[in-house]
Order: sequence, then structure tokens, then C-alpha cells
Amino acid sequence: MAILLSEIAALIDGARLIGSDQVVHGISHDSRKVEPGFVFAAMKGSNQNGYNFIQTALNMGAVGIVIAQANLDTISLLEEISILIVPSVRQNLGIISCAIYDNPSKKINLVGITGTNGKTTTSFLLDSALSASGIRTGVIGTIEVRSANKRYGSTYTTPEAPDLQAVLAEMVENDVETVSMEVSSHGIDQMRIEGTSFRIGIFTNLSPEHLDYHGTMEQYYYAKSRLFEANRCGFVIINIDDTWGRRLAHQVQVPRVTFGTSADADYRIENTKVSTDGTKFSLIHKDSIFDLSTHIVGSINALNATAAFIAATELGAPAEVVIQGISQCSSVDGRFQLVEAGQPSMVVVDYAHTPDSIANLISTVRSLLPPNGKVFAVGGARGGRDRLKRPSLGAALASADCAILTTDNPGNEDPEAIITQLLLGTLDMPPQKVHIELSRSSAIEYAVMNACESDGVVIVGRGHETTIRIGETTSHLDDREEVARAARLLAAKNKSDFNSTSQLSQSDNCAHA
Ligand SMILES: CC(=O)N[C@H]1[C@@H](OP(=O)(O)OP(=O)(O)OC[C@H]2O[C@@H](n3ccc(=O)[nH]c3=O)[C@H](O)[C@@H]2O)O[C@H](CO)[C@@H](O)[C@@H]1O[C@H](C)C(=O)N[C@@H](C)C(=O)N[C@H](CCC(=O)O)C(=O)O
Ligand SMILES: Nc1ncnc2c1ncn2[C@@H]1O[C@H](COP(=O)(O)OP(=O)(O)OP(=O)(O)O)[C@@H](O)[C@H]1O
Repeated sequence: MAILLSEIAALIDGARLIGSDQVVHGISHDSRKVEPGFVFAAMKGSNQNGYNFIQTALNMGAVGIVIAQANLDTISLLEEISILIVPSVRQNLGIISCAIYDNPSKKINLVGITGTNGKTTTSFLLDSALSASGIRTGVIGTIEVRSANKRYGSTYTTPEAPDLQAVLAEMVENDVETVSMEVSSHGIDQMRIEGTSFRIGIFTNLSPEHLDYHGTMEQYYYAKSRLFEANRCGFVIINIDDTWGRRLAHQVQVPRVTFGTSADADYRIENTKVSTDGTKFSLIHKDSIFDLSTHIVGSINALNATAAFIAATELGAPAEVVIQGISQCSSVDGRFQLVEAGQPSMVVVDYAHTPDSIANLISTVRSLLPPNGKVFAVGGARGGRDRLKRPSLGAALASADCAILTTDNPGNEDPEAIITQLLLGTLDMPPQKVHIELSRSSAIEYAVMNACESDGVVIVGRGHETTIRIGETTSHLDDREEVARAARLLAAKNKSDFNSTSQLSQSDNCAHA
């Protein structure tokens, strides 16, 4: 990859170059990631001022910097530096990054998936469908970035523009043909996907989330809908069971198909059957009926599998191979993950962290239990963001028979104050339904120890995550390991109570009160 700073300047209205022209091999907005031959894009953020890191970037080998016209006076110019001055760094970062990495999205089939829930699951199902068809694939999303056989952990759902274009370029170099990419509303709003071409866009659904960032549902919808603009996206696949999706279907200016259980969907889901083995359904399209199945449990996964089916067949993969590929995706880390550690109850760890998805998960688990079965729900709310949704999260958790409110990832917020906000959503519920356990390990232990064979435990919010930040301290915490620990405790307790008639008093837990 090599381009001149002057060539980049020529792409941007109002840009100008000060200092000597330079050959550029890469770009970063983060001084810590600058390599020799890179340019450093300085941006003011909400926590840090990127302009303070210019010298660090130069020390790391930057051959030039990109700055905004308005901030020209704020830096002390060194004569030997090459400076590309642009009207706005954030607004042009995508275009600059695309140019430096030679527009990789135009050389690859990129499928962008957006919506409040289902992005990761759909991207994994699509990847499985495409891989079964012999296509070399890549994935960019919350759990990981996968390029052919290489895997990297993710920092963001949607990487910043320089990182996105660099990873796409690496995928092109590795002969990856198709990439399933999660596109977050933050990513769209912060222009991380500017200049990126999507062969296909998928809309999963929209429900209240990130409203502290976007302000209103209307603005949240607007951010999401921008993925599907005609200059960015060639073909759109939309879930019209969702009212926002229905609106989008009327608005998009590019070819589109719709899916869902709705009678007027182009791809109609019927006859969905959910068991602990997974989800089966029929998909009706014109005169064809396809029988699909996925190991991922829950009727919502019929929607995710359908979106994956449409995208893969649209990219030319044969339907029967796609169906096989979707059925082969064994699981998605931390999404309806059944944990069998010897405990009597059904335990599910799930990444659900919106009120809708938590309520949905609880009702799915309830439907899988015998009639006398009770659902225990363990969950909390993250610190530092999305404060507005906390009462609704509390209410959703309390749709279980026993809600155990606990700590999620509080960061610098007071965990007890977060729980107080969750409690606001449970005020009109019987108090004995709600139990507070500040320590997440203890909350999981409480649920696993008190749930009996006919019961289900859902542990929500953290799914695949393995660390928790409390204050400035980050420590290891994996919900699945905590279930196993609690199951061992239960087994030990049952063993020591072997001769006692009351192994565990169930009258003092909220589900059996
Ligand atoms: C609200 C938001 O999205 N903020 C993003 C924004 O932060 P910011 O503007 O406050 O940046 P900052 O930390 O103040 O830093 C300013 C500049 O100094 C640079 N810097 C900083 C330190 C240093 O040593 N050197 C250096 O160069 C930074 O790289 C940055 O360019 O730009 C930063 C640089 O890219 C991001 O790290 C940061 O993401 C924050 C941490 C974040 O948590 N974002 C989340 C909410 C997010 O984007 N999530 C979505 C998924 C949401 C979902 O659906 O769940 C995602 O796509 O991941
Ligand atoms: N199509 C769907 N509709 C509603 N809820 C869903 C759907 N798919 C998944 N979920 C729920 O949302 C949770 C998160 O799923 P997934 O990780 O696929 O979503 P996501 O959009 O990638 O989330 P995030 O943006 O937080 O990464 C799942 O564990 C499940 O409870």
C-alpha cells in the first residue's frame, strides 16, 4: 500500500498540504498504533485530545499528520513535519483510510449487518453458510475479527475507519472473498464506515438502546438506516416483523427483499419449532419451501438464520449447501449457551442486554420447561452508558419468577446505584420476586443452588465476555465458569446433606416463595 499525501489531499474538498510530500503506507487515529510510514490523524475525543499525541506519533515513525483546519493554531508546528489540513478529520477519516488501503471493500463481497439485536448471530450463521459453499470468508464483529484462518479479539463491534480499512485490505491480500460485518449505530454515526461499499445490507430489528447517545428512537433509526443509502449498499434484506424494518422497506432506494413471519414478507417463516436442540422452521419464497434448522435455540434465530440464508443465496451459494452450512453452525459463543455442569436445572448464558431480548429469552426458556418450572433471571446493567434503559431492564428481568439483580460491568459507576435504577422498573411487582446480590458470582450461585430440575436459570448481559471492570480494576469473570463453580458447590452440599430430608430449603428463595 503506498499513496502520496498530495494524492490524498486531491480527494478532499478544501484540503491542503503543508510541508513536503510523503509516501504513506498506513494510517491510525491512535498514536499507540502508529507504525513507520503511517500518518497520524489527530482528533479531539470526549476523554482525550488526540492533538496531545502528535509528538508520540512522530516518535513512532509517522511521516505526517492529518489535522482539522480549525485546530491549526492549537499545535506548535515543526517545520519538518508534513501536515494534511482538512475541514474535519472525523468526516474525512473514512475517505482517507479507503484511499491509503486502496479501497478494499470494492474488491470483496462485504455484507453489513445492523440492528439492535442479532448482528453477531446472523454474521456467524452467514459465515457458516458461505464456508460450507467453499467460499473464503472473513468476519468483523463484537466477538472477533476473523480473516480466513486468523483470529483477533475485537475492541469494537465496528472498528474505527483506519482499522476497518486495514483489516479489509489484509483480507483482500489473504484472498478472502466475502466478509460478514456487524455495523453498529455508533460506527455509522461516527463515520467509521464512510467510503466503504457494502454489496448487501441486512436490517435485523430496532428496539430502545443507546438512547443516551442517540437521543431519540428516531435518531437511532436514522443512524441505522444510513447503512442502506444507495451510495453505500447494493441490496438490502429487511426484517418486516419489526415496525422500524417495515418503515425502512418503504424508504430504501436500492433493490430489497423482506423477511419475517408476516404474511406479506418475500421470505416467510412458518411452522417454527423450538427445543433445547435448536430451532427448526420452513421458509417460503415464491413457489419454493425450504426446511431450515439451527442449533441456536429460540424463535428469533429463525429470523437470524433466514437473513443469513437470503444473503448467502443472493451471493450465489446453492440453497441446499447454505441450509447445510446454517445447520452446521454449532453455537455462537455466549448466545443461548446451555451450560451443563452437573446442576439439576437448565442454565443458559446469553448476551441479551436490551429489555426486549431479555424478556424474549425468559419466555423462550419458560416455554422449554415443564408446567411447574420456574425461571430465575440473573442480570444487571453496564456502567457508563445507556442509563435510560435501566428501569426497563429491571422490569424485563422481573418477568422471570425470580429476578436476581446484580453487577454487570459498572466501571466507574457505583454498582449499588445502578441496581437502584434497575429496581425502579420492578416497583409494581411483588417484592419477593426480586432479590439483590451485588456480587455477580454470588448471584449466579444463588440461582444455580436454588433452581431445581424443572427450573431454568438465565444469566444475561455478558455472554462471551471474560473480564469485568469494577472501578479501575479489571478482573477475570466468566459467567459459564461461575455456573460450573456453583454446580460444584451444589453437588458438595447435596452430598453432605445426603442423610437429611431437606437438602435445600426452597421456601426461602424467591421463585418458590
Ligand atoms: C462514544 C464513543 O463511541 N467514543 C469513541 C470515541 O471516543 P472519544 O471521542 O471519546 O475518544 P478519546 O478516547 O477521547 O480519544 C481521542 C483521540 O485520542 C486518541 N488517543 C488517545 C490516547 C492515546 O494514547 N493516543 C491517542 O492517539 C484516540 O485514539 C482518539 O482518536 O473515539 C474513540 C477512538 O476511536 C473510541 O475509543 C471511543 O469508543 C468508546 C470507548 C466506546 O466505548 N464506544 C462504544 C460505545 C462503541 O462504539 N460501541 C459500538 C457498539 C455499540 C453496541 O451496539 O453495543 C461499537 O461499534 O463498538
Ligand atoms: N433477531 C433477534 N431479535 C431479537 N433478539 C435477538 C435476535 N438475535 C439475537 N437476539 C438476542 O440478543 C442477544 C445478542 O445477540 P447478538 O450478539 O447476535 O446481537 P448483536 O446485535 O450482535 O448485539 P451487540 O450489538 O450487543 O453486539 C442474543 O443473545 C439474544 O438474546
